[in-house]
Amino acid sequence: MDINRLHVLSQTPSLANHFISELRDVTVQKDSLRFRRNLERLGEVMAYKISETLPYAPQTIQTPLAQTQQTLLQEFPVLATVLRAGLPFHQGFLNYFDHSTSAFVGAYRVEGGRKLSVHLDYMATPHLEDKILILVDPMLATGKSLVLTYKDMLGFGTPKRIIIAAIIASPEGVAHVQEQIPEAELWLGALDEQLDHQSYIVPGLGDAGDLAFGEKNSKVQ
Ligand SMILES: O=P(O)(O)OC[C@H]1O[C@H](OP(=O)(O)OP(=O)(O)O)[C@H](O)[C@@H]1O
Ligand SMILES: O=c1cc[nH]c(=O)[nH]1
Ligand SMILES: [Mg+2]
Repeated sequence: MDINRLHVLSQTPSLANHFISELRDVTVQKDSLRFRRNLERLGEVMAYKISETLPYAPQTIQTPLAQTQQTLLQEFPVLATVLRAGLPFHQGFLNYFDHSTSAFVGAYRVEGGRKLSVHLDYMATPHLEDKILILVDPMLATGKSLVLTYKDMLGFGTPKRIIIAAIIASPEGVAHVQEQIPEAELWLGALDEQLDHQSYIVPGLGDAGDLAFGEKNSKVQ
């Protein structure tokens, strides 16, 4: 993949690093309201950074006093996210891309250590043909959730541009996405060291879905 397709926010010192540090910090992350709000704040920061790369065109605006030319987004991207942990991050994107439509996907990782599999069981999406698609999920671990999600979404049309936004990624996950979706542009908060034997990102932050919404119980049979 072209290096210009990989952007890592933490490589440029900014407030984003504070939000990421709070997500990681084992004491601060116990405050689930703050955890969700930090996911959302990073969604807002990333939406703004990505907005600088989208196409704009001049438009005439009528103020109460006169007409003025403004340079405005030509089109709003479709925002897609993976449940559950994606929800607060997605909200941050939607706060800024307020005219966007949204897609939601239900996907979950099934225990299997380094060979885990991902099950996808719900999808609601607008048409994607010729759209700019931003796929947002805070964690890019093995990359299987995002790759499976994107491949399934192609059944609803082929986007003209695909941007993947994640807050914390592993090198293995990035490599999997680059191999399976070479056309994707990747925006990351931080690129971490590795995956552990259960395919959690190290140093990472733990389980983003559980920290945001509480621990999952196994299904009652
Ligand atoms: O790159 P991968 O190895 O596929 O892992 C990443 C996935 O893990 C998390 O979801 P999880 O399956 O924990 O579900 P949850 O959000 O409901 O907790 C996260 O939100 C991603 O969707
Ligand atoms: O480290 C990880 C990997 C997948 N999902 C998470 O929430 N955390
Ligand atoms: Mg989880």
